Amino acid sequence: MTCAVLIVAAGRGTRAGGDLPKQWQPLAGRRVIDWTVERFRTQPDVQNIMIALHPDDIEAYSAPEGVRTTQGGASRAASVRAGLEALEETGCTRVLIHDVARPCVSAALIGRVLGALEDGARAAAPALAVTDALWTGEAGRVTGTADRSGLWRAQTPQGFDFADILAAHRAYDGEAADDVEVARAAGLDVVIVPGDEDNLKITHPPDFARAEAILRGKMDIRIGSGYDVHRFGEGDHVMLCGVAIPHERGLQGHSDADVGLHALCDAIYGALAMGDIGRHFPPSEPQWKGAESHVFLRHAVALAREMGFGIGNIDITLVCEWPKIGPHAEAMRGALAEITGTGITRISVKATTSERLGFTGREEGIAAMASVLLVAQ
Ligand SMILES: Nc1ccn([C@@H]2O[C@H](COP(=O)(O)OP(=O)(O)OP(=O)(O)O)[C@@H](O)[C@H]2O)c(=O)n1
Ligand SMILES: C[C@](O)(CO)[C@H](O)COP(=O)(O)O
Repeated sequence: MTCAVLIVAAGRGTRAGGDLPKQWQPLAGRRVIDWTVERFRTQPDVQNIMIALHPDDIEAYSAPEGVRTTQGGASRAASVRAGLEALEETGCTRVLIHDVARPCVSAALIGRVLGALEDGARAAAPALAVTDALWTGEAGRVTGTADRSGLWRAQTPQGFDFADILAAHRAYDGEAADDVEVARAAGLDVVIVPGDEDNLKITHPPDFARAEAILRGKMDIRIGSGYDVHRFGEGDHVMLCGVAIPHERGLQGHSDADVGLHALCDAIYGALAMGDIGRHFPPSEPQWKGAESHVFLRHAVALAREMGFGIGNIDITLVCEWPKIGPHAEAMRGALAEITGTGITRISVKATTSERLGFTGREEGIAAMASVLLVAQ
């Protein structure tokens, strides 16, 4: 048994607003379509993914590996028909048909539909029983209460025996709310499996924020903290958060002793559970002598990217009596933004004295603390 997926994405999203059709609009760091496609690309039970696109969009879309596109039609049913025709040559025996506008679909829900097909159903679809009271209304006034028993809210993906649903679509004329309607018109029996409140269809403008909250809630996020100290010695400047600040003394260290960048590197390595700066750049190795610390930070950021994470935000606190940090904080934020490739509004650099207490109070050295949030991309 081989299972294909057909994602219908040829609509214009007129109700969703915005300058672009909803599938091309940004959502939690990607486009809506990217989330939806990724949900199925990571499904081990799926062999072919076909996307039905509007003719205006086909050239501009660069499909990820293993994903093919075809031209959709003027209605949802026409787009499904076109997609099924394009899939026929793959020889798939089952197909899941899904709206591009449902980017929050879970692996568990997909599994329930596939499970019903595996158990022998020739058609299965997710739905939620209607739980709110249902009214009729006119001119802003309630005119009655309707019976909600036996009513369901239909979702996708809807799963079918491939030959059955292709034949059903070929025999169907006109518009249909979904493929279950087409299947039933052909006499197919459709099994209902439990839907998921999170599997919303982006239809109106506020749905983007709801979908974003759902996706961000499901995201892998990592928090990391770092701490570093360097003592004062001979010199005429200190390097702090990538900025050279004139000072009557310098900071001592194997590298340029940028205590702020070192604390941030440790925060990133910590969030990744990948040790600390000393593990990646051992002080025993002469090649790092006098090294500029942005090299270390670029390495930490690249490692995070390789492991699938981007930076959500950075917060650094420097602890010293002198130099005063305030006049340099903006330059430091700028340097951190450049080195890490993070928007400056997500970067904070602040400072405190330790009220002349301890080694920072005695001006023997500078301490730095850093926190970072890494977000799976
Ligand atoms: N000619 C069409 C119309 C709709 N769809 C797809 O069918 C799904 C459900 O339709 P809907 O939410 O109504 O999307 P749109 O038609 O894009 O939205 P609107 O009705 O607001 O214009 C969407 O994934 C949409 O891209 C399609 O592939 N081809
Ligand atoms: C297929 C569907 O998602 C099931 O709920 C829905 O019918 C398609 O969207 P539309 O708003 O009805 O076009």
